[in-house]
Amino acid sequence: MNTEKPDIRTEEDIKRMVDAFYDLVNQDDMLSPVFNGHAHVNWETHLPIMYKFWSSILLGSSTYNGQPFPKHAFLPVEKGHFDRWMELFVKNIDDLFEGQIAEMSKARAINMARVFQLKMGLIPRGDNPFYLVEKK
Ligand code: HEM
Repeated sequence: MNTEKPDIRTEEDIKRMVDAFYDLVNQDDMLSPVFNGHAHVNWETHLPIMYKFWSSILLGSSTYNGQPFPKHAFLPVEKGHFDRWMELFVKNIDDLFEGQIAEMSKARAINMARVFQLKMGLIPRGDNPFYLVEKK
């Protein structure tokens, strides 16, 4: 049996990754109320933005030109929401993909989640100048 998973290489892969991730988010008791209850996210418009965001980061397409942080600054979330978001993100990538770009997607997501949490005052800044680099 061939159990090899592909890496993230095409726009189709990005779409598959994003769609599957937000399926998990929508089924999640902690995150779904934030997206669907509080923010009333319109998925028809949000998902294409996320395709552009991830394809710009992972495939270098330069199609995303938004500013992610302001959309998060006043969300009713705690560190636990970010921990869950990351848990689902990593699970989704590991379920579907394998390879360098798959690894990069997790590293970039972890770094951005940490930057958001620092800006929101949800985690302490600490003294280590390398705080943005996640150690295993
Ligand atoms: C607790 C975790 C998170 C929650 C609850 C959350 C929730 C949201 C919500 C409600 C929106 C607005 C959607 C809309 O405009 O309808 C959004 C947008 C977005 N989020 Fe998150 N998010 C989280 C973490 C993250 C992380 C870690 C990243 C980056 C890796 C990220 C990237 C984005 C981007 C790129 C957008 C689109 C911004 C734009 O409109 O240009 N989010 N998120």
